[in-house]
Amino acid sequence: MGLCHGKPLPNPNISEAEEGNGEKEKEEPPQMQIQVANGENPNVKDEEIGKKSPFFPFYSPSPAHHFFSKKSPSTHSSNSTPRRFFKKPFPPPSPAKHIKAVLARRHGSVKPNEAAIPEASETEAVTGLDKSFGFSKNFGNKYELGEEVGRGHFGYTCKAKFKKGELKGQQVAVKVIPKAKMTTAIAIEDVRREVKILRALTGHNNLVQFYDAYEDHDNVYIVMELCEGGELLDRILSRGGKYSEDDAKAVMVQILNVVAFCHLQGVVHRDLKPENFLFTSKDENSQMKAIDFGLSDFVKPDERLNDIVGSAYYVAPEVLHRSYSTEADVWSIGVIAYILLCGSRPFWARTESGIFRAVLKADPSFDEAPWPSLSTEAKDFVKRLLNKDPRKRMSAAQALSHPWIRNYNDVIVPLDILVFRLMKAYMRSSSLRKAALRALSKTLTADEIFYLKEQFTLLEPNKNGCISLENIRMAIMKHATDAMKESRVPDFLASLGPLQYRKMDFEEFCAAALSVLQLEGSDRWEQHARSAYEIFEKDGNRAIVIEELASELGLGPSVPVHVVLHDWIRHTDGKLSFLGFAKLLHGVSSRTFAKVQ
Ligand SMILES: Nc1ncnc2c1ncn2[C@@H]1O[C@H](COP(=O)(O)OP(=O)(O)OP(=O)(O)O)[C@@H](O)[C@H]1O
Ligand SMILES: [Ca+2]
Ligand SMILES: [Ca+2]
Repeated sequence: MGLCHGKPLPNPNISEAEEGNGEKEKEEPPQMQIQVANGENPNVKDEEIGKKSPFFPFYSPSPAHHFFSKKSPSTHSSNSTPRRFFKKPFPPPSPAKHIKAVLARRHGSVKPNEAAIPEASETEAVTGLDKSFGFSKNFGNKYELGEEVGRGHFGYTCKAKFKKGELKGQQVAVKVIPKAKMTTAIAIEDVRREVKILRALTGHNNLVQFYDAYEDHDNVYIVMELCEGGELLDRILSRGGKYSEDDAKAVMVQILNVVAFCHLQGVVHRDLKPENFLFTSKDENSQMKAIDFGLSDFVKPDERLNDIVGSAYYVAPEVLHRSYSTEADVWSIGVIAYILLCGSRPFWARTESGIFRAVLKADPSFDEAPWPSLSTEAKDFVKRLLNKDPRKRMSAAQALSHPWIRNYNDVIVPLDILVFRLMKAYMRSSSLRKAALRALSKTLTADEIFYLKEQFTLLEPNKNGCISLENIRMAIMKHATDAMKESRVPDFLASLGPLQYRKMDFEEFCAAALSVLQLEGSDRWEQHARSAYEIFEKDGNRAIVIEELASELGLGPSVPVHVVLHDWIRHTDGKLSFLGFAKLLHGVSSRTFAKVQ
């Protein structure tokens, strides 16, 4: 591999000089050989790209352990998570730390050695912040705090017991977030949102049960179910890294279930990593629960978020480009899936910006052991989660419909918000594009149809096998929580307005809810498009003059249509050429052409 020259990153605002996360980064050589796609220089420095290590390569200790050895802001012992302090031969700490920009934004400037917890004197200087949350004030009356069970950048979690009443003696977990650490308005807002999201989403089987939130002068207390089985991370470590495919499926199904649910509610977690999934008991087959919605946010179905949030190893490329939505979580799940199946991280470097470069440019290896011995479906599954283009990446609900996982025990495919986004684009398309999509939908494979069938069934079609806007409204309401109000999911239905006056059968639904971009990302795209064009030729293609095509496409007068659409039409008979057909499938607008010119 040739020498790479570190180009500035697109956005993260972090220079090499700032790197280090407070530690001398002297890890063992990284274990992932970063592959170079198409012979391209991945822009990752040579010294950051390692050779194979004989050691188990995945290690991620407590995210902020280095400052727990300092004076703790709490009265609890500072070394409460000793299980992660592994001796050699494991590399020294290489945790899934939060991206430094996150910490800087939330806590003001961050010194290299102190990621998040400022000294008390520092915080007292911060005035004018309203740190009242409106939570109940009687935490101390109701609960008795016990031993600490875990820690993160933002809080520490303790066992606690109900002091009295019917539930006397029953154990819970309490995440204590010191107000002293909330040194910016953003940090306060994050805690407010963490509680709001937990309150709204609680009830899902794979999401930690939330009980209540309290506050006093010093702390916010988030009371929730106690998960006694430890973190997924620890189970990965104790197994020496690798999971069998079936064991990985058991984990993946639970992660995808809860994440698909969050996405339908319009919540993006933004910090999915093995540290943030807990087992309810020590049992091998214990249920897993998502925790830590501290970086989560509401996102409207059409909205893009732009703040760089998450933990470096798990962050999606589009997050670094500052334009993302729920697909970013699916990328993180892809990273987890990759780790489960092979024991190594797909994107590795010694420095934060090195990791970012790998995420943006490098293709993870699927050539080295154990990948050649894993099933084709498993590899396809992971690759589709780790597609760098979020529009081509599977959604969480689609991942649950993937052949690798869909027959595993009792997988239930949940309603997918993506279907409504695609339907909206379809409803706004010209009749010619609808015909093209219909032709394409006839070329779908049984696997692709499987997902669409599941989605259609969830919309509960009427006796004639048709759906209307009312069916969609009912299906969404059936799964609605308070989070949907915040993310405006019901408002989005208005964009499907035309369905108020007509119904849609399964055939049309397939045309409306298929994703051209996802199909384009598959190996079989050329084949799909060619056979779709043949179908379109028989039933849909017609002679069309350029002006009419331009108006069908909704192109404005500023577009020189004779120039840009010249090759779209076959000159022998005035019908759409293959190129025109393929372009039309993508959907175009005056803006597309404005960009081209
Ligand atoms: N309900 C629970 N039951 C048992 N342990 C828990 C529970 N919730 C959290 N923990 C433990 O406490 C740790 C810290 O919790 P959490 O991840 O919510 O804190 P945080 O400060 O937001 O962390 P981070 O640095 O990842 O943002 C977890 O990794 C876990 O080990
Ligand atoms: Ca956490
Ligand atoms: Ca957190």
